[in-house]
Amino acid sequence: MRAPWAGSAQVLDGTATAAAIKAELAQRVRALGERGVRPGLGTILVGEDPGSVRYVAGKHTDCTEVGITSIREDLPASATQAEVVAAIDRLNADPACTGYIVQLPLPAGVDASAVLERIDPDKDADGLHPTNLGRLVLRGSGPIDSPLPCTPRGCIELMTRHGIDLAGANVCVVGRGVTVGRSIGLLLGRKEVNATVDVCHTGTADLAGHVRRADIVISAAGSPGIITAEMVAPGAVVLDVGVSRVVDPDTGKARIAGDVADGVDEVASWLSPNPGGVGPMTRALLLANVVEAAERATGIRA
Ligand SMILES: Nc1nc2c(c(=O)[nH]1)N[C@@H](CN(C=O)c1ccc(C(=O)N[C@@H](CCC(=O)O)C(=O)O)cc1)CN2
Repeated sequence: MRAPWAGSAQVLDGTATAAAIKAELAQRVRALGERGVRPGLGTILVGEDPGSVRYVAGKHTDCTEVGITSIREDLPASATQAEVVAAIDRLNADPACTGYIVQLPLPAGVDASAVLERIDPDKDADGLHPTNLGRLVLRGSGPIDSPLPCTPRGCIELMTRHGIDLAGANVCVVGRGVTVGRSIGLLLGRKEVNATVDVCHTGTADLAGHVRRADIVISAAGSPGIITAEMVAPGAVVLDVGVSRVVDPDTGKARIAGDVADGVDEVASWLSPNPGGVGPMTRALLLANVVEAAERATGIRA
């Protein structure tokens, strides 16, 4: 496949990898159906942020593709904390909804931590409930019988399915947001993965120095072009997770900008495009969490 950039880095193709995962999941959904079980994914979307609207729409399209029921709770941007909590309580009580997510970010004025804590941990399709994050902290090796955060899981699957060995690798994560930076180190540092992780953020004194020492750079800062070619060690693997909306000065149109600057493709060995890299993987691993929860509830999965 030809890379969408001019350099020599190979493409970590999230679109194709996510399609392969969805095909595997569709088979498992059929097996659940033979036992009379149909998984159902719910989404709670508050407001009309165009990015969030598109991501949620994509999640429902994915559900249709793999045979999962999808349930929507769309609330206006003016929704109060009590209205968001009421939507959560409805999905907690709905037997057709076996897992659900609250699309982040929430509008200012809604307390995201309180909202995430209200989710029934057994229906937490994002793996962001404190009980499930706590299990990840407690269980540093061996199987985990609870959902894992989707984007961190997607990053790891994207690399391993392209044959990248993580054992012993020095990984530099840039960003400390709730969906990626704060939990990805917990997954990468598990005994089965065995990577060593450095988490950088806006308070890091020498970001370039940290990035330069890394075999793998995972940037989820949401800061366009923060990772430059000069910072990246030759041959490093680079995952561009950050998403910012910018107006292209040439076309005047809004477009997605990642964290990775032009030219990184000249030094990296592997690079994830953005879009087309980690985004589709996040969606595929969300479906995996839903299917696995249904398998656990049915006794198919230990
Ligand atoms: N509850 C959650 N909220 C958010 C999460 C999350 O994991 N759980 N992560 C991000 C957004 N996100 C998931 O919801 C997400 C981001 C990107 C994509 C995606 O498929 N992107 C496409 C481009 C799509 C487009 O912009 O048209 C790509 O990269 O190719 C899916 C999901 C914040 N919120």
